Amino acid sequence: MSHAPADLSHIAARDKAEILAQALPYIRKFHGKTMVIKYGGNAMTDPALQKAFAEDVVLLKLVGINPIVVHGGGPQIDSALAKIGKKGTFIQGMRVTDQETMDVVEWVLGGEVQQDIVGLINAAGGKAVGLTGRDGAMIRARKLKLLDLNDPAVEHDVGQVGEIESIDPSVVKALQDDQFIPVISPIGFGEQNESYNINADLVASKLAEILKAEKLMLLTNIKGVLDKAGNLLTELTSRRIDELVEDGTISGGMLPKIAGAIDAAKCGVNAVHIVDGRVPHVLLLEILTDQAFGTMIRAR
Ligand SMILES: Nc1ncnc2c1ncn2[C@@H]1O[C@H](COP(=O)(O)OP(=O)(O)O)[C@@H](O)[C@H]1O
Ligand SMILES: CC(=O)N[C@@H](CCC(=O)OP(=O)(O)O)C(=O)O
Repeated sequence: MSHAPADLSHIAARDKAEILAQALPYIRKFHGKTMVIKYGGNAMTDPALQKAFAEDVVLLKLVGINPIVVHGGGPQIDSALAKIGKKGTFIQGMRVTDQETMDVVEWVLGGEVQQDIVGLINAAGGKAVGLTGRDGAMIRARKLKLLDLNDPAVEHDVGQVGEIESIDPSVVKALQDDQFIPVISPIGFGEQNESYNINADLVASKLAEILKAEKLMLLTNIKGVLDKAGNLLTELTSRRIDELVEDGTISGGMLPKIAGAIDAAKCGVNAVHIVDGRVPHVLLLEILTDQAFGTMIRAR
C-alpha cells in the first residue's frame, strides 16, 4: 500500500526552511545518543501513521541518533484471541495470560506485528532487525507478583505475565553500532526456559535505563496523561503521579506506562515523554523541533 507524502504546498518556502534549520541544534545535541521508542499497539493501527513512524525512525538513524524500538500489540493480540473464541482480560493494565494466551502472544508479537514494523522501516530505507527478549538472552524474567493497588495484602494471579529480572543489552548494542535498528517484542524467558508476557512499556522503560538512553518516548493513542476533566497534564512529578493513581485518575493501560516512565526518570533517563502516536511524525516534531508534545515525566 502506498501513501502520498503529506501535502506541504500551503507552507511558504521560508517557513519550511526555518523548520528544517530548527533541527540543527537538536541533531548536534543528540548525535550518538540512544533513544528508546515504545510503539504502542493502539498507535499502530493506521497505515499512513505507520509509514510516518517508520520514516521518522529512519531519519533519526541517518542523522546519527540511535533509535531502539520496543513494540506492543495489545489490540492485535485481542483480535487473534477473538478468532479462537477467547476474550482478553486485564488486571491493573496486565493481560491475564494462561498458556493458550501465551502461545497467541508469542505468535502475534514475535510474528506479524514485529515483521510489519521491520518491513516498514526497511521500506523507508533503514535496516531493522526484529528480536524478542529471548534473542541474545536479552530479557530474563520471573512470574509477576501483582499486588492489588487498593489492598496490597491481595495478590492477583495473572498467569504467565513476567516481571523483568535483568536485561542484557549486548545484542542491542551490537546491532545499533552496526547501523541496524533493533525492533524488540516484550517477551522474556525464565529459569526453566518458559516464556513470559511482559508489558511493553515496562520493557521499554527498563531498556532505556540500562542503555542510559537520552530519551524514552512512549507513543500511545491519547494526547498524554489527562486529569479528571480530560485536560492534558504537560508535566508530572513522582508525587503528583502517586496522587493521580490513588484517586483513580490514572487507570488501566496507563498504569504500567506511568510506572515505567517514572522508574526510567528516577534512574537517569534524561527525558521521558508520553506522547500521542496519532500525530503524524510526532517523533521528529518532539525530538528535532522546539515544540513540546504530550506529558513529560520528571523524577522530582
Ligand atoms: N489519566 C489518564 N490519562 C490518559 N489515559 C488514561 C488515563 N487513565 C487511563 N488511561 C487509558 O490508558 C490508555 C493508554 O494505555 P494502553 O491502551 O495500554 O495504550 P498502548 O497500547 O499505547 O500501551 C488510554 O487510551 C486511556 O484509555
Ligand atoms: C502483560 C501484558 O499486558 N502484556 C501486553 C504485551 C503487549 C503490550 O504491551 O501491548 P500495548 O503496548 O499495545 O498495550 C499484552 O499482552 O497486551
